[in-house]
Amino acid sequence: MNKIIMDNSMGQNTAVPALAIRDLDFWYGENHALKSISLDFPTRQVTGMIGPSGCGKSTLLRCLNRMYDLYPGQRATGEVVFDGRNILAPGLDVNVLRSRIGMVFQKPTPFPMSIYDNIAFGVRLHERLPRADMDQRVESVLRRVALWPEVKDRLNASAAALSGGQQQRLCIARTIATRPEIILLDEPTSALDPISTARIEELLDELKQEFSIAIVTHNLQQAARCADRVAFFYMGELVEVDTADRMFTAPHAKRTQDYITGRFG
Ligand SMILES: Nc1ncnc2c1ncn2[C@@H]1O[C@H](COP(=O)(O)OP(=O)(O)OP(=O)(O)O)[C@@H](O)[C@H]1O
Repeated sequence: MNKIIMDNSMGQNTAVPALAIRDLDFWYGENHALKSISLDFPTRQVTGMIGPSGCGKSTLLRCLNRMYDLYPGQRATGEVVFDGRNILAPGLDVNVLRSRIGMVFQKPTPFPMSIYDNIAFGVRLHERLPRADMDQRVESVLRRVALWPEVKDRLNASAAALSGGQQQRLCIARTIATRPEIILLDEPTSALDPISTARIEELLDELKQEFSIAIVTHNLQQAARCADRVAFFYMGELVEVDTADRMFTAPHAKRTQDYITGRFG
């Protein structure tokens, strides 16, 4: 359990965070997409990120596991401190980083392989497990995402044959199989029906016992239901961050108020 050292009126929870962003700026070529962002992601809490389209939410997530590295012309300055290191600094092994900070995308993206191999593939990149231990890992993460009863008799079948909601739970299982500390989710339910969405939300509630979670969502009710803290972004800036309760009942900034009451967005 983390010790809360202090808490300020803007809701910046200052328990030792799982990840701390300091003065982060990001550019797509000339486009200055993130402007001086400082934000903590508390350990074993869900941090929701909201804001109108184009405000920089997905860009922020892409910074947190160095996804932008793959694209020339994209660059970040500032610090993202994880486990005592600035992960934006050169020389970091991004493959190890991505196993410790996992990402789940908007559209379920299972690999074109079996259900079993979808999970085993990432584990094999980082660990050499005997078959029995791998079987055990696959089963435990599938149980964790409540998919085991639905797939236990067809682990060798293609993951493409699963429903969208099942595929997304498989993607979450794949992410937690490498035992990350942090899970990033970019609108993970926007392609799902309400029942699948509810199951993912329940799952997040369960997973936060073990993992620190950051979720981008356009669904304000989802942010209110799932997040402990919510950060509101507007045109590349972090406008405010607060507990979900305060954010949706008494936001500080007029722009936040306008957004959550549907005056723009
Ligand atoms: N590959 C790219 N090249 C150039 N500009 C980009 C690229 N991706 C995003 N941008 C720009 O960066 C800004 C932030 O985009 P981003 O996708 O992070 O916003 P968002 O808040 O996640 O939006 P949405 O809610 O619509 O997904 C926008 O101005 C967008 O046009």
